[in-house]
Formats: sequence, C-alpha cells, structure tokens
Amino acid sequence: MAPKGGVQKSQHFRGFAFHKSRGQHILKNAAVSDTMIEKAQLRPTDTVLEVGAGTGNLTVRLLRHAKRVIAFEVDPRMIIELTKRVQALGPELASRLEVVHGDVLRANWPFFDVFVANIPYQISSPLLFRLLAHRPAFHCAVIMFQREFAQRLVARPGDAAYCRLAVNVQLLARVEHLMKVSRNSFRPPPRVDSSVMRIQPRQPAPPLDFREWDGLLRLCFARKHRTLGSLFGQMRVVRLLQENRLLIQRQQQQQQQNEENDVERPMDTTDLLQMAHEDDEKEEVETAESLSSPDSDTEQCQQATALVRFSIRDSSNTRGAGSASGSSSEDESRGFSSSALCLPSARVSILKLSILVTLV
Ligand SMILES: C[S@@+](CC[C@H](N)C(=O)[O-])C[C@H]1O[C@@H](n2cnc3c(N)ncnc32)[C@H](O)[C@@H]1O
Repeated sequence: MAPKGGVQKSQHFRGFAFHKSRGQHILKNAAVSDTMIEKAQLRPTDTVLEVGAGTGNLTVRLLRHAKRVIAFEVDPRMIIELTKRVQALGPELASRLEVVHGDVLRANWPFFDVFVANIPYQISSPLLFRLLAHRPAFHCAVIMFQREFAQRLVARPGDAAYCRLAVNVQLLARVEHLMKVSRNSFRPPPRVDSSVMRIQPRQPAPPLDFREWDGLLRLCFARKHRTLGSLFGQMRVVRLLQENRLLIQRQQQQQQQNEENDVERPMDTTDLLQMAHEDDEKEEVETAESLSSPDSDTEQCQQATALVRFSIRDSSNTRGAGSASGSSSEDESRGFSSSALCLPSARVSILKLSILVTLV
C-alpha cells in the first residue's frame, strides 16, 4: 500500500512506483556512490550501517569494502529487490549483509564503525542527532543531505544559515562538505539539490549538560537578528531568568526533602536526542512566525523563556510534585531542564557558549 504523502506515478522501477513521502530517490550516478565510499575510508574490518538501502546501489559497493553491512530499509518491495540483487553476487558477499526491515528511527541500532547512506531527507535532523548520540561513537559518517540542510550544518557565526542545528552539530562533530550532487544523479530526480557531507564525532564528547546547553541555545536563537547582548539585556528576560532561579531553588529544596536517596540522573546524549527532534521543526515555526509578525522580538523571547520556565515545572512534577497547571503537553514533551537558566549560571553558560563556539 502506498504511504500517505503521495506516489510519483510516472516513476517506476521494475514495476513498482517510488514513494516520494519515503524519500525514494535512487542514486543512479555510480561515480557519486564510489566517491562516497572512497571518502568513508573503509577498512576491511569495518561494520557499516546504511540507512535506506533501497534497491542496493550503495549497498553492493559497500559489501565489497567492508566486513559487514547492516542496512535498514522500511519498504519491503525494496528489500525484495535488494536481497535478489545481493544473492546474485554470490554467497560470500551475501553473507556479509544484514537487512533490517523497519523505520530506522524506531529501531535499536547495532554497533557500527562507519555510517554511509543516501538517506530520505525528511528524517535528516532526527537521524543526525541519533547518530551523534550513538554509543560507542562511530568513526566516521558519509551522508547525502539536501543542500540547504548541509549548508546549515557547516554554517559559521555571521552566516545567514547559522542556527541551533549548526551550533549543536559542530559542537559534537567535525563536519565537512565533500561534494555537491545534482538532482539528475537520482531517479526520480528530487526537487532539491544535494550535498555529501562527512561527519566525525569529537572524541571525547564535550562534558556538557545537553539539556542545559540546548535551553540556553533556545534563548540565544529565539530571535535571529538580535544580539546576545541585547537579548540578555532585556529586563523581561532577566526577570524570567531570576524567576527560573527561584523555581530551581525550590525544586532543589523539595528534592532534598522528599528524595534524599534519589540520585540525580546523569546527563547523557539521550537529552541531545530529545532536543534534536524539536530542532528543525521549532526553527521553521519560529521563522514563519517572525516573518508574519513585525513586532515579534519580545514575543519570541517571552515564548522561549516561558518554555524554559514550564520545563522547570515539568521537571519538578516528574519528581513527584504533581501536575502543574498551565503546562501543556507540548511543553512537557520538551523535557530540557534549566539549571543553567538561572541568572548566575546563565552568565557562566554564555561564557561557555562563546568559548565553545570559538573552539568549534
Ligand atoms: C534516497 S533513497 C536511497 C536508496 C538507495 N540507498 C540509493 O542510494 O539508491 C531512501 C531510502 O530510504 C528508505 N526509507 C525511508 N524512510 C525510512 C526509514 N524511516 N527507515 C528506513 N528506511 C527508510 C526508502 O524506502 C528508500 O529506499
């Protein structure tokens, strides 16, 4: 059955239609596949993870260079084609392939050394953060992205494309633009251009509380054209940060009283994963809102700080304080805590921000 979102009926492969909603644009340019594999610098001992194997144009090449390839694919029709194709290559190569049927974002991921994929673009952001949160960390990833998304990944301070995504990804990984790929390299051709990127996780990962960090970034990027100085100079923002501080203090006191034996959950990359899902969507919404509202500076700032404030309440609720009135399920789903968003700590985090942004 065709998934929701439409089928490009004019584009068929061996009798079946490509589903646009699943990002089914087969990479037909063999030179691009070969370059991706070359840039991944595969060793014969490597286990490779591929997402969206499709009919196997990349997969069959990967099998020739790696010890093992684990390929996720959501569409059973593609899996049938892929399996037939790989079996025709002989038992030795076929035995190196493990195909996993299902949505990669819902699956548990195995261990892998290298990630190589021409992914469905609609899952770029969650997939990327899932990658960066994966432990043990992989050696390198070579990924085809939509060009605009790729440009955001490498954007530097001052660039129009500089955003939370850029800061977060560059904080956690070295990101490199490897090559531009035209839409004619795919069948059917997508409406957008593409770029191949190399991503190498920084090891060890910076010792940060990712929820705290992302809470701060949300404030910093709440209004794109506002400087940090003017943002944090606003009385409204300062007042909200002070309120946050009081809330945190109350939360800590309550925690001490009620949960003496409770150990604080260590910060881990799950927090990073959580924020990633919200990253792009939130930014797009914010951009749309800011365009439609000429006087949205303070509103956006209020929204960002209000979200932070709600999250503190939510976080105290999950520790047994009951349900706070006024917190929507959307707020609850955000799940970032804000110990950094109390005033003194926010100053420290701004310092951290400038140091880290300078470093990456
Ligand atoms: C851009 S095509 C790439 C196909 C092939 N790797 C190639 O380069 O020719 C993306 C593939 O990802 C699959 N796909 C889409 N969403 C997926 C998901 N959530 N999990 C796993 N595979 C997915 C699609 O069915 C499609 O085969």
